Amino acid sequence: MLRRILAVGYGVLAYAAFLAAIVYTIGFLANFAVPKGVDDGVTGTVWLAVAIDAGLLGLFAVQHSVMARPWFKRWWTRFVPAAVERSTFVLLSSLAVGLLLWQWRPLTAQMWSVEAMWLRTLLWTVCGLGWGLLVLSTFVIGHFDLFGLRQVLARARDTAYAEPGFRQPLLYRIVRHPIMVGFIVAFWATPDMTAGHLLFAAAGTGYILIGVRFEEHDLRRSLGEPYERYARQVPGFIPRVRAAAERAEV
Ligand SMILES: C[S@@+](CC[C@H](N)C(=O)[O-])C[C@H]1O[C@@H](n2cnc3c(N)ncnc32)[C@H](O)[C@@H]1O
Repeated sequence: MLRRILAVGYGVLAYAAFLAAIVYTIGFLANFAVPKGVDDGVTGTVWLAVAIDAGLLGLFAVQHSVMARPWFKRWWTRFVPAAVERSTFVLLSSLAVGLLLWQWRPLTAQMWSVEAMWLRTLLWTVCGLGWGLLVLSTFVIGHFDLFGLRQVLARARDTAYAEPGFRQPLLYRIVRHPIMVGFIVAFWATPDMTAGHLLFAAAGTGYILIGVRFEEHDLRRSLGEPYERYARQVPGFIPRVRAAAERAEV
C-alpha cells in the first residue's frame, strides 16, 4: 500500500516538475513574467556563453534522447520499477530543462526587432498558437500517458497498464509531429530575436529534426508496414494543404 502511495506521489511530483518546466520555458523565451528570461543572467565573453549554452542544450538532448530509447528502457527497468519509469524520465527531463533555464547565459546582440505593433501582435499570437498546438497535441495523443500519470495510477489500482499504442487522431492525420511543430513555431515566432534566443531556437530545432528520426526509427521497428504507410501518407512537419483538408474529413 505504501509503495503504491509513494508511486502516485512520485508521479505527481514528476508531473508538477514538467508543468513548472514548460510554463517557465514559455515565460523564459518571451522574457515575460519570469525572474530570468533568455536575455537575462550573468554576462561574460561571448564564446564562454556560447560554450555554456551549447553544453546545457547538449546535456538535455543526450539525456532526453538516450532515456527515450527502448534499449535504455529495457536496461534501466531492471533497477527502476516499470510503473515509475516514465515519471522518472519526465522528472529527469524537467530537471535538465531547469538546469538549462537556471544556468543559461544571455547573448543579447539583436538579430531582429519588429516595431510595427500589428506585426508584433501577430508574432506573439503565432507564438501562443505554437504553445497551444503543443499542449493540445499531447492531449490528442495521450497526455497522461506521455507524462507518466496513468502508469502510476494503474499501479495504485493494482491493474495492468496498457500503453495507448499508435494512433492517428485528427492532428496526427495532418502531420506526424504536431507536438514538435508546436515547439518549433513557439521557438521562432518572436518580435525580438537576440543571438541567445536564436541559438536556443536553432539548436532546439536541430535537436527536434534529429530526435524525430530516432523516434521514427523505433516506431518503424515496432510497427513495421503500418508506420511505413502512415509516413508515406502523412507529412512530418509541413501539412499538405489539400490532403490535410481531405483527411480531416475522414
Ligand atoms: C513527445 S511524443 C512526440 C510525438 C510526435 N513526434 C509529435 O511531435 O507529436 C513522443 C512519443 O510519442 C509516440 N508517438 C509518436 N507518434 C505517435 C502516434 N501517432 N500514436 C501514438 N504514439 C505516438 C512515440 O512513440 C513516443 O513515445
